[in-house]
Amino acid sequence: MASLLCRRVQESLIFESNVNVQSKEDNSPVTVADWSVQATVSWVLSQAFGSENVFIVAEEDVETLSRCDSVGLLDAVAKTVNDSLAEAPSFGIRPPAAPLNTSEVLEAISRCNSPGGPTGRFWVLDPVDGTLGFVRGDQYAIALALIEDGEPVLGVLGCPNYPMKKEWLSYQNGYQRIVSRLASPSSTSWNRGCVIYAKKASGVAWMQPLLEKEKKFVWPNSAREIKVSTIDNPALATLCEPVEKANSSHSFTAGLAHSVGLRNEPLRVYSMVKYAAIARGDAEIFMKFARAGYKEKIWDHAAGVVIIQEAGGVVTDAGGHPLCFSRGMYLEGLDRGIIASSGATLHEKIIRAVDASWNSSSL
Ligand SMILES: Nc1ncnc2c1ncn2[C@@H]1O[C@H](COP(=O)(O)OS(=O)(=O)O)[C@@H](OP(=O)(O)O)[C@H]1O
Ligand SMILES: [Mg+2]
Ligand SMILES: [Mg+2]
Ligand SMILES: [Mg+2]
Repeated sequence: MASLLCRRVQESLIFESNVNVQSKEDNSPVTVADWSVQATVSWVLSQAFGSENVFIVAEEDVETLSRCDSVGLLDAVAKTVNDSLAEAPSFGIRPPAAPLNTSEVLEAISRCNSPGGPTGRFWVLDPVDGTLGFVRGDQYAIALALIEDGEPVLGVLGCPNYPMKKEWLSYQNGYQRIVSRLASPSSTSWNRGCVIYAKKASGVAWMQPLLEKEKKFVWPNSAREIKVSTIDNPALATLCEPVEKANSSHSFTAGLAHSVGLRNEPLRVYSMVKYAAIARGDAEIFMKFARAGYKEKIWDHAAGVVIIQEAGGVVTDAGGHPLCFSRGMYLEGLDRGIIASSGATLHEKIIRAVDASWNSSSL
């Protein structure tokens, strides 16, 4: 539901330019889609489990939305949420008895105020991860994870623009070109978009295409198992990393890649689609080395970690330690950066290379 919601908002943003993009305090973008997905997921989880049993750590808050100059924005969010909830029966979910009013929408968003922590069960939601990619008509993801006693036990990534063929991930002109290709007669078999999910310790990760059949959504349908790549020779491996230099040092990873013997061009993709790409075998290594002082948030990683691990891959910090989801909204204690790989051989090579080049880096 969230994937289809985002797809509609992105289409109206790109083709009708009628979606308001706001800037948060850190200058990062936020849109109707971010708040609408957060409200919808929060509402559906509360209905399913009872609001007293649901604790959610999520990215967005209601400050900007509740400002008196945001009335139009809040109305747009409420409409987007209600349009999405109206589709709930197609997914086997009971819709609300009446459309949610704006205060119910605000309440659903602000209910996502769990501090997280080491005990009990909470959900972690990034309603739109890669909002920059989203507003640029490119890749983004909806990321939901369930954490139990500090460990991610379930991960779901909605990837509405993730093409079923790897080659499409590195397309140059973004969404416009994808859509024109979609409209061509030869493209009917080309599914755009999927939902990828895994349960901890199940040993499998799944990919479900996002399908619309005669306007009726088919769910569940043909989920298939995904596995990481079997490539363990660095010369054949592909590195996946953030698009924005501001989010991860491209020069540091380029030096590392060279020292390990990687030869392919890096695959730069917005959002946790990078985790999906490793889990699906479209790339072998993912690295993110943020600038010193930036603290990674748990919602940017939790869902992707379970999915990669169950697909057969490895995710650690640069010290080789598991990421820590039990100390609140940040990945506290993270050693330098995040490394995910399709297997232990590549992983160890990368970790050794980080150690060798770290002191001479300017990070
Ligand atoms: N300075 C800085 N350094 C590192 N990371 C940052 C920084 N600022 C923001 N963020 C977070 O990065 C999320 C997007 O990360 P990506 O890996 O998708 O980056 S990129 O868009 O491909 O460049 C992005 O997630 P969303 O806000 O959900 O889009 C942010 O949580
Ligand atoms: Mg994010
Ligand atoms: Mg986000
Ligand atoms: Mg954001």
